[in-house]
This record gives sequence, C-alpha cells and structure tokens, in this order.
Amino acid sequence: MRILVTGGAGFIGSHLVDKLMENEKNEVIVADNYFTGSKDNLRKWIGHPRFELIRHDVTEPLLVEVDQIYHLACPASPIFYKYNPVKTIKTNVIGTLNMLGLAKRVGARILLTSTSEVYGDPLVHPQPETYWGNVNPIGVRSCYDEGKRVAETLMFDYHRQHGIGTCCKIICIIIDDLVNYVSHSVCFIEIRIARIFNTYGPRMNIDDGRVVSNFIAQALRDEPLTVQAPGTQTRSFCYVSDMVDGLIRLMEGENTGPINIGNPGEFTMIELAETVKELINPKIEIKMVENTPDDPRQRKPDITNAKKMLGWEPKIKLRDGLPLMEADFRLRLGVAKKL
Ligand SMILES: NC(=O)c1ccc[n+]([C@@H]2O[C@H](COP(=O)([O-])OP(=O)(O)OC[C@H]3O[C@@H](n4cnc5c(N)ncnc54)[C@H](O)[C@@H]3O)[C@@H](O)[C@H]2O)c1
Ligand SMILES: O=c1ccn([C@@H]2O[C@H](COP(=O)(O)OP(=O)(O)O[C@H]3OC[C@@H](O)[C@H](O)[C@H]3O)[C@@H](O)[C@H]2O)c(=O)[nH]1
Repeated sequence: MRILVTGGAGFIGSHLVDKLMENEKNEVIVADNYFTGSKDNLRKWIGHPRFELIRHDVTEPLLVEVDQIYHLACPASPIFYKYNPVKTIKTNVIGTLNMLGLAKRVGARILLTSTSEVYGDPLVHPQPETYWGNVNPIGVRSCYDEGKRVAETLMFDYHRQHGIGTCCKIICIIIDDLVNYVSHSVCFIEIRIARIFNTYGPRMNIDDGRVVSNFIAQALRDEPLTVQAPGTQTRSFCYVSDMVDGLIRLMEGENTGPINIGNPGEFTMIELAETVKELINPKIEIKMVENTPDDPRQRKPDITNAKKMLGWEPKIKLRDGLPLMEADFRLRLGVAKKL
C-alpha cells in the first residue's frame, strides 16, 4: 500500500505516520509546507527506504501515485488558523479540491480530517453526526469552521459525482483494461470523513496555543494557568494514540462517515486547569483571562456510530494521558521532575 499523508509533519499526522510505518507493507509519503509542522516530528523516518518527505503546499496540485490519501494538511490551533484566514480557507477548499483531484486520477481512497468545529457553538448536546451545526459564517473562526464544512461538501460532491456502485466499478475497471486507459481514466472515488474532537498528546508544539499544551507548558514554567472566561465552557479531550487508531479503522472500513472520533469525557476549562495543577504543579495559580469571539460553549461527541461501525472507542482517560504529555514537554523544555 502506498499512502500519502498531507500534513504528516504535524502533531496528529506524525503519530499517524509512525503507526502506518509499523506495517512493513506500507510506503508512506508525507506532503507538508511546515507552517505548523516540523521535520523534527518525522526525524526517525527520514532516510528510511519506505518513507518520503516532500515540502509541498496542498493549495498547489500534487502528482504522486498512491493507493490511500490521509488528508490532514491544515493549521488546527485557533491562533494559527486565524493568523492568515484567507490562507486557511484556501488550504481547506483548494487543498481539498487538489487532493480529491489526485484521488480521482489515481483511484485512491481519501480520508479528510474534519472537525467538531463543523458543529460551531452547538445547540444539541452531545453532538451526533446528524446535527447540522450552529456556525457563524462571518466570524473570526469561520475560515476554519466553514472551510472544513466546504471541504466535507466537496468530498461528498466528488463521491456522488464520480461515485458508482461496486458492480459498475468492476465494469469500469474492465473497460479501462480493455481500451488500455491510463490511470487518470479511473472514474470512481471512495471517501472517508472523520470529525475529530480536541486531541492532545506528545509532540504538540510547545507554543501551539491550544488549551492542553498551554496549561502543561505554563505549569512546567511556573506560570499561571490562563483560563479563558468564563471557564465553564466544555471540551472533550482524546489522546492521540486513540485518535490514530480511529482514523486507521475509518480508512480501512466500509463507511464513508462523517463519523465523530473523540473522547466523550467532558470537562470545563476550570476543571482541566485544576487537574493540570493537581497532577503537575500544585503551587501554580489559575488566572481568568479574556476569551476570543465565538468560542463554543460546549462540546462532546456522540460516538455511537464510531462504536457500532468502527468497533472503536477511546482507551486513554485524561488523567492517564496528561502525564504522558507532561513527560514529553519536560524533555523538550528541559524541566526535570522534582523529587
Ligand atoms: N488536534 C485536534 O484537536 C484536531 C481537532 C479537529 C480536527 N483536527 C484536524 O486534524 C488535522 C491535523 O491537526 P493537528 O492537530 O495535527 O495540527 P497541526 O497544525 O499540528 O498539523 C497540521 C499540519 O498541516 C501542515 N499544513 C498546514 N497548511 C498546509 C498547507 N497549505 N499545505 C501543506 N501542509 C500544510 C502543517 O505544517 C502541519 O504539519 C487538521 O486537518 C485539523 O484540522 C485536529
Ligand atoms: O490558554 C488557553 C487556551 C484556550 N482556552 C480555552 O480552551 C478551550 C479550547 O480551546 P483550544 O484552543 O484548545 O481549541 P478549540 O476547542 O477552541 O478548537 C479546537 O477544536 C477542534 C479542532 O478542530 C481544532 O484543533 C481547534 O480549533 C476554549 O474554550 C478556550 O477558550 C483556555 O481557557 N486557555
């Protein structure tokens, strides 16, 4: 299996690459522009005969021969996706169009990492995949939320427009063979959509800006934990190895999705700060700071479909995952654990 991972130098992408590389039958190609990712995350694979790393921006077309595409390329932290919102929309829209064009040309199955942000500030709780969401189309988060919503639309439009039943697929392949068509004549496209909920773990950028990495870095630097007001807003945090397992099951399974992949354990930001304080640095202060516009007030995945269709559910609880991330942050920040 030859597999393309766009955004593979990023946080989730690099863990996904590690898992895919464990299978000796896989060849992995990463395409990344290093906006929020880093070659460092893939250090152990550089030079490996089954691994290739390409500096590439997905807003430009890419010509490679692959069987599967995991399409992750997109900044995920609010501070980074708001930094150049027009570029974020281009990455989601033009980037996804380019990857769908590639998938169509080479007959690859393509998986999009969409987001819980398609539900916006949800009026339904927990969020099932059938909920259409409550998104501000002109707000500062829209470049990401609406960008991902358009990316999902493109996935389904390509699927419907270029999708045919299994029987027709076989006929199509036979015709392809008969008339000696080249690979670009492949006329069906298989899609998978994962709606990812907040994911955390080792290798997140220290200054990524997302809440778990912020709190752990602050706790280790003896700085106050900055809870954005009111602090009663909730999130559900999934450990990265659970996430990677869910993504691979979705790619390998028979369901297009969209499927929620996330940990249903729900915490307020005050609860998260208190847990980090208790586990990492009981002396630090928790400070309330101003929030940013349109911050969703609650978020929790309904994972009934993931359980039923993928046989997946998360294994790692927040209290078990935080110390694993702490160890990685200590190493990178050079802060030893006090005995
Ligand atoms: N981590 C989460 O909590 C979370 C939640 C929901 C969805 N997601 C989605 O999962 C994917 C990965 O997220 P992550 O947390 O690993 O983020 P990340 O920022 O660590 O990784 C994104 C990667 O994409 C690359 N990239 C960005 N724009 C690009 C472009 N135009 N061309 C090529 N590469 C580009 C970055 O350099 C980086 O390596 C994203 O699509 C994100 O939207 C993540
Ligand atoms: O230092 C901080 C940072 C953030 N927060 C709060 O923590 C909550 C989570 O914020 P994050 O920045 O980690 O992430 P968000 O949940 O807002 O968005 C994320 O959701 C899903 C993904 O698509 C993306 O990875 C990201 O956009 C928010 O309520 C925010 O106000 C703090 O209280 N303090």
